Amino acid sequence: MKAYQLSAEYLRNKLSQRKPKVAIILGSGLGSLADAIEDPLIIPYYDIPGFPTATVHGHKGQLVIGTLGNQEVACMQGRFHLYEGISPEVLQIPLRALKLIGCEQVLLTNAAGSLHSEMAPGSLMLIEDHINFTGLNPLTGENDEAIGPRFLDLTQAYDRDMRTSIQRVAKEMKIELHNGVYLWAVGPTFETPAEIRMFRLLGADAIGMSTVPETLVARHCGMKVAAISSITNLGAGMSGNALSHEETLDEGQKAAKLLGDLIVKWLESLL
Ligand SMILES: O=P(O)(O)O[C@H]1O[C@H](CO)[C@@H](O)[C@H]1O
Ligand code: HPA
Repeated sequence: MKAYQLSAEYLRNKLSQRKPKVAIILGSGLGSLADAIEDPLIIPYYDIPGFPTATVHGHKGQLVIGTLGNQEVACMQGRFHLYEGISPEVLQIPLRALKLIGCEQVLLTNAAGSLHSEMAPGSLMLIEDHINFTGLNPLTGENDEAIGPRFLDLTQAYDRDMRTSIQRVAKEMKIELHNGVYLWAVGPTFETPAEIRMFRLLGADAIGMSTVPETLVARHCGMKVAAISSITNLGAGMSGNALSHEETLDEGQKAAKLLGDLIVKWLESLL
């Protein structure tokens, strides 16, 4: 058995009657969103065969399965990043396991830097497309055709219907939701001001060190994907301030309530 199949088997045994259809991944500073999940079944990553452990401060490292916005959800409270030294094969495990236990859609969230001063910290940005600036890809290596194709089309990486419904709900709630392109940089260093200027020229609107590998793995195994960035800072050199993970976490926590409200209403709208 492959590692993700072992993870899925372990999770299936834990689920009993629960049937999560929507997976959610919470980014830096956004972990408190999982506290609103009702009747939670909490499974630490270290208990799940095949799962790595979360090492980044602010990423709790547990799967919370329960009800949110009247939907059964499987929520990853904390994620894995390539810069943690996790191999591409291991990065595939969580999403494939979530698909195997029945999740058809995934909503990814992250903390990100903005490349436009008008999209200030505290803003939310719906990702409409991405730029993979790392030269790395979690699908590198042998391809299992039973999971997905060797050459994956990414014309619609972020699902149009999911984006439309999230935008509609944001509008109803009078939440300003920007649309933009997220650029994946491998990290763990923040960017230089020169890189930020270059990334803006390349067409990026926000920058971070996650999300894209999850999108690639999820799309490859046939899940629908949407993603929202919580803007925690202006890109390096744009404000004169030094960047820090503490700032990411503080600003992420401030935006968590608004993002949480949007996610709950969106889940309710799926009924
Ligand atoms: O993308 P998430 O996991 O939200 O975290 C973001 O915040 C961290 C930097 O402060 C990086 O890991 C970056 O990717
Ligand atoms: N750059 C990269 N990752 C980030 C940033 C940033 O400015 N802010 C939060 N995560």
